[in-house]
Amino acid sequence: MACPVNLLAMPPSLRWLTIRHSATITQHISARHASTTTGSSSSARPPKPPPPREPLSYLPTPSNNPSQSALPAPSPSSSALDAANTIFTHDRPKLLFTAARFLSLPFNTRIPEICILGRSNVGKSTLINALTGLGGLKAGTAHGVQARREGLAITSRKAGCTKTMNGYGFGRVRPDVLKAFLRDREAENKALEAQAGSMSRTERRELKKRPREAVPSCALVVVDMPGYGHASIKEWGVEIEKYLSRRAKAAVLLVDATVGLNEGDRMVLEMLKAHRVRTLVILTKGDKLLEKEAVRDKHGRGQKNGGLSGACVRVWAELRRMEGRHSQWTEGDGWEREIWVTGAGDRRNGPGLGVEGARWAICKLAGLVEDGRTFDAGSEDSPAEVEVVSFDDIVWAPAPSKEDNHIKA
Ligand SMILES: Nc1nc2c(ncn2[C@@H]2O[C@H](COP(=O)(O)OP(=O)(O)OP(=O)(O)O)[C@@H](O)[C@H]2O)c(=O)[nH]1
Ligand SMILES: [Mg+2]
Repeated sequence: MACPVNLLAMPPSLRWLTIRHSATITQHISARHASTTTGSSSSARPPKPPPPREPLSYLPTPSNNPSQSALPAPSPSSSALDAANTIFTHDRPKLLFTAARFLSLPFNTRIPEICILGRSNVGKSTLINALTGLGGLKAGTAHGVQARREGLAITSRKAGCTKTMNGYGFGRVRPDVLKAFLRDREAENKALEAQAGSMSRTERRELKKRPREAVPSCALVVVDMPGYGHASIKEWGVEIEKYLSRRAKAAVLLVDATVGLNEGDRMVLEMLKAHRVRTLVILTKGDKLLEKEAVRDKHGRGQKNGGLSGACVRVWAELRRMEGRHSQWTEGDGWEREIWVTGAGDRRNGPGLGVEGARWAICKLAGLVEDGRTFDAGSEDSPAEVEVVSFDDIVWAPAPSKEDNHIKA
């Protein structure tokens, strides 16, 4: 069985996680492989592989560990995963807005908003569809009614498919959020009425036309961004830069697991750092990488570039290099050290590899779920073989508070 990390370099208490992940991945790939190799006769179609419920994420080893590899992180509890699943899949998701310009974005001061960034074709829209449980590969050709059957966001094999900032609403609005909004709205209306008494008719008409924030109708807003192409932020859009500098509090950067970070990603990371946007990295197309690795394994060629673990190590190295010495956008505080892996582009794999984990990670970034996981650094009877620092010390920073997730002033 191929193992993503060196087992001996891990505390015994965490080894089972590696074995569990490897087993899931191997089972997943062999089922997938069977379906592609035996698929020539339509009557002998193999049974669908079981949906890979297992979340897939990695944490860096402590920085004083010379091997600098990645540890598979423990899974959130099934109740935590269910809470995130409910937000994304229980109610029908809504297309809230489509905006080509920053100024046409609707106000949002109440609902946590997460934007999904990444180069063209990395799989932003595909992941959004997979998060909703509406299918990954074949997505919608239109928003709205058709979206129910075909997928929510529009995707394409051709780069440059999404050209506007598209906001989707997930889950039910929290009653306390709604109550506070309505209370404030009432107070605001009263103040406006008092003000209107001393205004001319034209001024009153203008006041009525002024755009106002809509009554909150969901628990989470996810914004699908246009992808950036050939290295130029200018090409990518002044409007998106405005979004990041003036509105974004938290972002998910999607990175193709088979390619890694490119020049465009680095430029975007610089912007996220400059505007102190909390950043989570999710690797997409993990299924492709695992499939390639499975083929290499079959021919006895071993892993190339460290597989998924290697892909994570390279992202951490880049983030640490970028963070620099005096940055306020730091490991665990500006960017999340845990990297999640997804493979959402193929419907034959049920809901997609690691999608449940991605749901949870996004909800956690939005402050909607708590991180109740703990790490066991080994006991006196079974001491960790490579004791570098306590695992308690490498736990990430606490989830942002609810207040942090309102938009920037
Ligand atoms: N195998 C695999 N294919 C994927 C995955 N994610 C996306 N794809 C494929 O990659 C292509 C591009 O996906 P999109 O979701 O349209 O990419 P995007 O990032 O939204 O692209 P733009 O809108 O152009 O910025 C589609 O053909 C998807 O089926 C994945 O996780 N695994
Ligand atoms: Mg897209």
